[in-house]
Amino acid sequence: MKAQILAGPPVAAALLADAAARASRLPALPHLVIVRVGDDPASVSYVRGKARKAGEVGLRNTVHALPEATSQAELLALIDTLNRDDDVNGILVQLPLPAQIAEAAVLHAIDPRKDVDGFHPLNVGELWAGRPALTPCTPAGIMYLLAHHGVQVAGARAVIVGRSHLVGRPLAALLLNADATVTVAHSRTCDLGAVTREADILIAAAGCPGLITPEMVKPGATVIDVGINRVVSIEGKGHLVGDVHPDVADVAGMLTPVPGGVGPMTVAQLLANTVRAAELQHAVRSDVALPETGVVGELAR
Ligand SMILES: Nc1nc(=O)c2c([nH]1)NC[C@@H]1CN(c3ccc(C(=O)N[C@@H](CCC(=O)O)C(=O)O)cc3)C=[N+]21
Repeated sequence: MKAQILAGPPVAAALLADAAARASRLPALPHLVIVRVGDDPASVSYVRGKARKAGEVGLRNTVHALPEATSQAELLALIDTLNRDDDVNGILVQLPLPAQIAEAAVLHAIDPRKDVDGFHPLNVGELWAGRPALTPCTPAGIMYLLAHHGVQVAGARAVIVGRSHLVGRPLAALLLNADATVTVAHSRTCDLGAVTREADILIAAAGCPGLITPEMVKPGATVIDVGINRVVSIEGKGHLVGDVHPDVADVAGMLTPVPGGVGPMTVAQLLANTVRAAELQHAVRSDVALPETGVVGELAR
């Protein structure tokens, strides 16, 4: 039996439709600001994709493209301006940053109520405390995809391969909050296959092409491929491959493709987070109580 392929775009469209409907009920259209430093081709292409999608669903968006040589002080000054601007609802600083800028300093500087990446330590802490406000886009998009396809998370054994702060760690928290039994494996894990074979839900987020092979997968498991690896074929053509070997489709029950799986969910969730951030900010200004928002909703009171 071949795995059911879970295509991202139709599910992303459902998430975007919901976000657009919520945006239309706000007093002003949500405004996302994306900051990119330098000209890394992958970053340029991702940022272009995010801005295009924002425009398609009718959100306001602004891209600040700063030169490679931008100093940390200059970037922090821009973030400070954006934090103070009531017309800005969401701020995303595209990663990775050039070596002269400390990522942690930047992530600490973004107003947690505008932190649509969910990377500020306050949002990270709230997530791990089980009171999520703004949650990282790729993990939240994966949770939406699982729910959309009726994948049972509560009680399931989930194994995540990869422990990055973009994906592995926050996804572990979200799955735990949804009552899964969670294991986080990584490059130092002994007998990785024995660990992954236990998984009802297996998430590959290691950045290692073809890492997950069929014998590492429990028959019928749901396999989520977060890998975005650019490889060049013998003919010299560049293309994207995931962390999951194609033959896993013969063993898994459900499988996300690369491209066209998790990537589009990430972008959709970023825009949903922007609407969420705008809702939080308007609720604080008009003193409307919003449930399930944790400390972030109360910061400005
Ligand atoms: N502050 C920050 N937040 C991020 O969320 C963030 C980041 N920095 N830095 C880089 C990673 C990577 N990332 C992707 C988003 C969409 C696709 C995506 O749409 N992928 C398409 C294909 C795109 C292509 O062809 O290149 C797909 O999988 O179908 C991929 C990767 C967000 N990231």
